[in-house]
Amino acid sequence: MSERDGTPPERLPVSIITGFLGSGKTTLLKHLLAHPDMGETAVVINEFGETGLDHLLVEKADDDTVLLSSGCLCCTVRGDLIDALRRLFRRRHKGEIPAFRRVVIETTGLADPAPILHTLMQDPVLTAVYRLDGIITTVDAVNGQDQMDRQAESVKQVAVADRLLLTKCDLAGEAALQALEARLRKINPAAPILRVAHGRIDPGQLFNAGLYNPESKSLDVQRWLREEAYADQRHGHGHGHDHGHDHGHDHGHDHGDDHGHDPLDRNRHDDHIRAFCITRDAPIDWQRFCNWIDMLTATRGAGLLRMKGLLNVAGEAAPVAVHGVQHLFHPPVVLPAWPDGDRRSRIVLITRDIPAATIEESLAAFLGDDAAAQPAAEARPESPTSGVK
Ligand SMILES: Nc1nc2c(ncn2[C@@H]2O[C@H](COP(=O)(O)OP(=O)(O)OP(=O)(O)O)[C@@H](O)[C@H]2O)c(=O)[nH]1
Repeated sequence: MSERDGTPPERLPVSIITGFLGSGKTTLLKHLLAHPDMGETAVVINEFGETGLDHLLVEKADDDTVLLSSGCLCCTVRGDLIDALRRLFRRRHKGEIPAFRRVVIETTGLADPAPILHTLMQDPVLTAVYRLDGIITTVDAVNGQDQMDRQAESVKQVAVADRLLLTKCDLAGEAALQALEARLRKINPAAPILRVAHGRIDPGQLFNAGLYNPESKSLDVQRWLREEAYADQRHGHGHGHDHGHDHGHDHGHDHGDDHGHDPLDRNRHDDHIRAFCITRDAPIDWQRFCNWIDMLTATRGAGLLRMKGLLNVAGEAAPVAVHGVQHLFHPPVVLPAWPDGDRRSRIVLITRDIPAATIEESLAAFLGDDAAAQPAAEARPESPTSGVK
């Protein structure tokens, strides 16, 4: 069976836990690994040194892999993540380690999650056996504002998240929590924000964020795309709630609004981030779309933090899901059917230093909305099933 008929192959879901230094990733992981639903999980800790999980360990499976009391596997990667993930799968296949059904990767606090996503999307062996479920980003309720003011990486971690976890909520007041949530919502309108103290959260709230929904055993595009969140964001602008993420042009200044945060620091890094949704009523020519993606990834790849799309491709009866991170795109997935009567193509984007207007104008030019500006067509895959780069 294949994703074409709506029954995705049994690839193992991979979730990435990222978040700034000290924001509570290990605390979260400790709590999660003690949960009965997490028993068939392999945890990969992508850093040097102490993991902080030692007290949970009961058995050493080999030099780098340990079995936790909950039945989870845990390995610390000192070298290549690709090798570690390949090795885990090979040993699972041979029966040398328990047949885990999920992988969780904890990154170091300073990590940019993009290279890990690239690893998962690019390596042919890994893409055959694993699929990205989602990115969980922890944000410290006490220090998060300051970290985002100072560190562009922490804003990027928020921008690419599928789930945002507000940690240390026991230490922050309601007003501070709401101010932080408002800021996170502007950077990343679609990711649900979950409040947590001491890592206590039901794993069900964090996992299964991908296109494939294991509960319904089907592809769940609405839950995955969440385009309505971007519509709310657009609506919010002009009513005093939203500043600077949906304009299609650069402001380069700060509005110094609400919540009592220092107006000089606030949004310095956030102002580089745009979150928006582009729609098209008419069916899209697949080759032209691929040419556009090629151009965009080649020229602006670094700023394309995340892109998800549901496309009405000319000649295809069913919609096509596309997903990209910076200069890499997943192979497109032809879905079994349209989820409802809305047949528009919808592309949601989170960009850094790329205004929405730049993206919209280039898409219009490549799709031939403006015939005069249309670039010459190159030889590209005939249909989505023959693959995007
Ligand atoms: N009060 C309180 N303390 C917390 C909470 N979550 C984490 N901490 C504490 O914050 C500190 C950092 O937490 P960690 O879980 O180690 O954070 P981390 O993100 O794994 O840190 P790095 O690996 O250094 O990036 C520890 O002392 C935790 O005990 C929480 O919800 N409430």
